[in-house]
Amino acid sequence: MATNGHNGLVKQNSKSTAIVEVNSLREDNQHVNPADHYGVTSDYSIHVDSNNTIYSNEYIESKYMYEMNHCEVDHRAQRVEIVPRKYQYNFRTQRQVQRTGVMLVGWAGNNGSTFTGATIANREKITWMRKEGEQFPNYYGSLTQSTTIRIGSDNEGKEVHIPFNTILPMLHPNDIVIGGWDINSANLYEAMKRAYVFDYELQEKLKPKMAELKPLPSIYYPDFIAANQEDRADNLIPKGTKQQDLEHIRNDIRTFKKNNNLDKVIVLWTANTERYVDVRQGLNQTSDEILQSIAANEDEVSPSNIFACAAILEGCPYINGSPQNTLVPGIIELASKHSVFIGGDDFKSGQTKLKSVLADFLVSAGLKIESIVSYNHLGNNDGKNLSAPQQFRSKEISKSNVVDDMVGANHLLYNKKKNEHPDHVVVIKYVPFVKDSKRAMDEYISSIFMNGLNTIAIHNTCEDSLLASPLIIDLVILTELLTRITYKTHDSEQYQSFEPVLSILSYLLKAPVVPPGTPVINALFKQHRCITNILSACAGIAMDTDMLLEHKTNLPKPMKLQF
Ligand SMILES: NC(=O)c1ccc[n+]([C@@H]2O[C@H](COP(=O)([O-])OP(=O)(O)OC[C@H]3O[C@@H](n4cnc5c(N)ncnc54)[C@H](O)[C@@H]3O)[C@@H](O)[C@H]2O)c1
Ligand SMILES: O=P([O-])([O-])O[C@@H]1[C@@H](O)[C@H](O)[C@@H](O)[C@H](O)[C@@H]1O
Repeated sequence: MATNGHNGLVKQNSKSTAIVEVNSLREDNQHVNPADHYGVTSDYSIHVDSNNTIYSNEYIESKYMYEMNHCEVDHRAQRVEIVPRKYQYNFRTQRQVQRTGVMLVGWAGNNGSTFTGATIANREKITWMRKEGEQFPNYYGSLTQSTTIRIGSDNEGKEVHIPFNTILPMLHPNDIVIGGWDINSANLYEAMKRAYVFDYELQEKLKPKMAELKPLPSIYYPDFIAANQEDRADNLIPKGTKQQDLEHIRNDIRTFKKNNNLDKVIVLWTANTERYVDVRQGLNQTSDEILQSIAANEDEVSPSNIFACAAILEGCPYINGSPQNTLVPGIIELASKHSVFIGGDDFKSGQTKLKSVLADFLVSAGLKIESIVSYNHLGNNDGKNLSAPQQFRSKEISKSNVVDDMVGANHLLYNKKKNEHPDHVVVIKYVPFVKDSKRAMDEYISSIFMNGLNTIAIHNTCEDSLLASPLIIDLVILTELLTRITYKTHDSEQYQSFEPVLSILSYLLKAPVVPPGTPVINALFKQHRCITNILSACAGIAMDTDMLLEHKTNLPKPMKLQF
């Protein structure tokens, strides 16, 4: 009889579906009433009993029929011809999770130190006291660690939800090897202290391990971040040409991978927001141009351009957690040429994440948003950097475009010919006193039935880094997973990887970078369904359509699955 992580007894039924009767102690030693706790835990393996899902030692292979509607729109005749089309996919997922490291650019920042401290606290099961009593580490806010996916219902008609990280083999955050660079020489304990995010006792318990962690020296081109960051820049690689910088960073990546015996290294930018770079012919429009611009020591090549190129040339996925336009066309082409994943931009953590839900709700409900004002102030170093106009502009762009797809999808409310769009204002102020505890205030005014007006006002306070750090976990875990998934279609025998630009990560990012010519989706639950449905298809699980016809019709006996 197997046992799960909760000391419950597991009964394997004929469908090898694990039902757990929990008469167990939770980790915090409180009894759990079995009736209160019905669910599958992360200790369970998920087995799909279908001819379309094949398990071998090396792979999980699944057949999936992708159906989409091709539309022929004739505006003159005012006619839409809908042509349903089917495409058969075979997905193949390597079951062996890779030994993975993440190299953070900006490791000694608030996000970098919070992410690092949280993985150590979870891995070492560090608890700490505060006035409410003993506190236990967790991964709340992480899609992969703290959410579930509904996969169906059991014989009694009860809904069955599985932990997100059981649908396919995934890296565990406790196993991520962490390293990185910073222009500042603070070790991770000092960085954690100045971040003012964790409780004091937790900081002190983390001190032995965090104090040992020191960021690698980095590259600093003053023109790209606020001048107020200059006093931080005391941890720099020797001044040289940009080509030398590129080679230095590439060597750092190789050394980190070798010293930690890693299969995969992901480079993730969580350093300061840079100003936008120019995008122009001869500078960075092609992969040759960006590499030639580096070789020519071109001023307009940014530090984040260098890191992205270094990562790609070392075969490492590169993720941009900040809003600047690092992923210029030349870098996208370079990633494509080297078949290396890239993703960005700008962690979608709080005010914007809520906006991508509220705007979707209002417009989908036929309520016409007329104005959105998003104000926030914060007192961390990110806020200090964003107090400079060019850096703020990078953030203003990423925070402003998030409603475009929802508005664009409803021509009944918004006249496309007049490019009608809600008023949308973004304000960010730097107030040192509040430190990392961002105060966000939003106002949404919508026109409603018979020209009424509806005003929604929101106030939101929390440590910004506690919202962003779980996203770093998910970006690393999902990117590592996606490097293990390939597919072939009915017209080819060759398995291939997903497009290098990982638009599937959009759920985690404010301003999703997408393959050229493809739509940008910001609506949060569309983005969420995109991830869960693709992973369900890879696992051979029918995706949740929310139709629940079994409860609305007389469901016939199931048909034999066939393609
Ligand atoms: N909720 C959030 O915290 C959140 C949400 C979305 C986006 N972001 C973005 O994430 C980034 C980091 O946020 P943070 O709060 O950790 O900021 P932070 O200022 O605390 O950390 C940034 C770190 O980057 C370092 N740095 C700057 N330039 C560098 C370079 N060239 N090489 C290496 N290190 C460099 C700085 O010394 C600093 O330690 C910012 O761009 C921010 O806009 C944060
Ligand atoms: O995701 P979100 O909460 O809208 O965005 C946040 C902004 O509100 C904040 O001002 C900024 O400093 C953070 O970097 C982050 O981008």
